Parts: sequence; C-alpha cells; structure tokens
Amino acid sequence: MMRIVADENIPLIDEFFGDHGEVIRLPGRSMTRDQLLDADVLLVRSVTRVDATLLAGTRVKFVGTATIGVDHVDVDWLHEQGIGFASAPGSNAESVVDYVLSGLLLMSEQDGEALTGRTVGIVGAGNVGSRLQARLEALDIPCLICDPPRADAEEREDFVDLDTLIERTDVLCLHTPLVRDGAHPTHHLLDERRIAALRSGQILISAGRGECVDTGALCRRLEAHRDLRVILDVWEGEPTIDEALYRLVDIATPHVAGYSVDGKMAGTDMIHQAMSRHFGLPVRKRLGQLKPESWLRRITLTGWAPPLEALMLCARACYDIRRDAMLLERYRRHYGMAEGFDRMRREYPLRREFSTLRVSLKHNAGELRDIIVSAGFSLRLAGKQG
Ligand SMILES: NC(=O)c1ccc[n+]([C@@H]2O[C@H](COP(=O)([O-])OP(=O)(O)OC[C@H]3O[C@@H](n4cnc5c(N)ncnc54)[C@H](O)[C@@H]3O)[C@@H](O)[C@H]2O)c1
Ligand SMILES: O=C(O)[C@H](O)[C@H](O)COP(=O)(O)O
Repeated sequence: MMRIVADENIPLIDEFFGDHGEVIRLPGRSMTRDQLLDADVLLVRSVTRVDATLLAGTRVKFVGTATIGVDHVDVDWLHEQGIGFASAPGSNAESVVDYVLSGLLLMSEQDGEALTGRTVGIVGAGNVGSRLQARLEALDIPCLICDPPRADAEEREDFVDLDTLIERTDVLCLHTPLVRDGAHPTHHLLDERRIAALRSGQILISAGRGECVDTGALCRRLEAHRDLRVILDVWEGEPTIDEALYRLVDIATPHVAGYSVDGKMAGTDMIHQAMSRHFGLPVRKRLGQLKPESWLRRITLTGWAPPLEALMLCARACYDIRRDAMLLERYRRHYGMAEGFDRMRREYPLRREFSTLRVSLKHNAGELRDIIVSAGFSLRLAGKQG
C-alpha cells in the first residue's frame, strides 16, 4: 500500500486515490519535509513550494499538482531526481474565462458601455487566453493577442507586442504563467513603465499570477490617478496581500478565478490518471462517474428577452464575481486579510461552470440564442420556434 500525502483542499482525494493506499491530508501552506519522509506520493495545490528543501531524503516518487500553474514546483530538480511529476493543464481554464466574462459584464453594466464596444487585449494565449479569445470573439468582442513564445514558435504575425496591446486596447487581461528567466520572463511583466502607459479608463484584469504585476507601481498609479478600472484575482505575496492595493482596486478576489467544482474535479482526475500511468496502475475512477453537486441546473426564459439582459441574468445566476469580492471583504473583516484570504479559499461556496447551466428558450430568436451559446451556456430549445 502506498502512502499518499495530499493538500486538504484537493477535492475527491479519497474517491480517486483511496484504493491506492493510505491517504493523509495536510494543510498545503505548512507542509514540511518531516511529514513526507515516509510518503510515496505527494499531491499539492499552488500553495506548497515543492523543491529539494521539501523532498530531499524522502521516499516520494511522484508529485502531482492539481493546478495549471507550476511555478511553485522545481520541475528540473524533480526530473534530476527521477521523481515523476504531473500538473493539470487546462483543468480550470473555462472557469477563469467565466470569471473574466463576469467582470466584463459588470464593467459594461456599471459604465453603460456596450459589451462589444471595447477591444480586449489578451496577454498569454494558452489554455485560458485562447479559450477567452474564442468566447469573446463569438460574442463579437474584438481581441488583440500578445504571446511572444507562441508568436516565435508559430511565426504568428497577427500577434502584437505588449506595448502595442496596451496602446490599442480598452481591456487588458493577464493570463501568463509566472516565469522568472529565459527569453520571455513574466515577473513584473506589467512594470512601472507599462503601468504608467495604461490609458485613463482602461480596464486591467489580472488572473494569472500576482507576481506578473508590480504591486508598488500599480499602487502608485492608482494613488496618483484613480483613472483605471482594476479587477485583481492574484496578488504578490499571497495570502499576505498589500492592503493599500486591495482598497484601490474595483474588484478584489482571493485567487479563486478557477475555483469551480468542475475545474477542481478535473484537476484531481488529471493527476490521478498521471499517477496511475506513472506506477503502471489501472485507472479505476473516471471523472464521468462522479457527478458534482448542483443547485441550479436550468434557467427557462419563457418569452423573448433583450439578449444582453438575458446574458446578464444567466451569468449572474451562475457565477457573479461580486459575490466573491463581497465574501473576501467579509472574511477580511472577520479574520484579517491573510487568514481571511486562505479561509475563504478553503470554505469556497459551490460554483459551477457556465457550461453546466442549461438555458431553456421558449422563443428561438437568433440573437438571443446566439448570445447564450457564445457566452458558454448550454442551450435547450423548447416549445414554439420563431
Ligand atoms: N487565477 C486563477 O485561479 C488561475 C487559474 C488557472 C491558471 N492560472 C494561471 O494562469 C496561467 C496561464 O494559464 P494557462 O492555462 O493559459 O497556461 P498555458 O501554459 O496553457 O498558457 C500560458 C501562455 O502564456 C504564454 N506566455 C508565456 N510567457 C509570456 C510572456 N512573457 N508574454 C505573453 N505570453 C506569455 C505562453 O506562451 C502560453 O501560450 C497559469 O500558469 C497559472 O499561473 C490562474
Ligand atoms: O494554477 C492554477 O490552476 C490556479 O491558480 C489554481 O486554481 C490555484 O488554486 P490553488 O492551487 O492555490 O488552490
């Protein structure tokens, strides 16, 4: 029997891994080498730094992170040691897109600016960025893309550099991994110069990693001119985040953009499959066998509705970014920022992806149908067609 140590915040650990051995759940932020001496498998989230300090001299033969980002893992060291490793690429990407769409809908509602009236710049067009682009373009929202690694590898001439993106777009969405070296580092990608170059009224949405934005520079810009709209999900130094910046932004959430139950379950499934492959074990559990809890499966629109209002209604019902901002404020007041930040993530309420909400239309008007499908909801046509 294997000994499997897992972050207590990974869902369905017993369901997926229980058959493989003894499962020990620990708080991810405070895992120590001593707790892992007899472990064969380590399963983490983004809050555990996995490197020689944590693992040298332990029995661990496989590490899985139920996350997309891998900046918390010293992948080269694991490789040198012959320790198997897997992450969960793309697992919660759709949820991050839901988060960004919820933010854009809110901004458009607050400003009275048409959803299609703003050009969106996407920085990092990987699993998250390219899915975001697909959904935005389906909604007729123009996009510009900045992704130098892909531009180089694929010789893409339709991509632009970051400075051009800042100059030509109304919304800047950051979805880059945290990369500290190499040809295209992203640490403080948005530095003092670029933050100063952001135009009055521009919207910044950051949901990649906190360290991609220079906190001090953003604070200084917002203190001098409160002329940007800012939505931050990720922060430098989480969970001890800069409270001055917290007060200056429009929407602050505690690194939960990808926190749908669908995204999290997909992450567990992916590392379970990878671990099974690593040890040559059969994959006995599949994601499809485990139905996530749900309390909102369907919305029925009984007649024609203005398409944008219908979209707002469905989006708010399924996931509303303001709920998370209000919750964080409540947790902060109650527990202080660092503890509140982590507690909210641990106790995060049930959230499902847009794609799980079935929207029933009794009136099959083209524009209404298109907007619902383009935003990512599932469509069900019923009754009279028209
Ligand atoms: N807030 C959240 O809850 C949440 C959820 C999921 C992922 N993330 C973060 O978002 C990141 C991106 O996720 P993904 O699934 O799209 O990853 P991905 O690896 O599929 O894509 C990342 C993209 O960024 C590009 N990139 C790298 N360096 C760049 C640079 N200097 N400038 C512009 N583009 C650059 C890459 O070429 C790649 O196309 C993850 O690494 C993770 O850190 C955050
Ligand atoms: O990289 C990711 O997948 C996300 O950032 C992930 O959702 C972060 O969640 P955590 O692992 O910190 O719980």
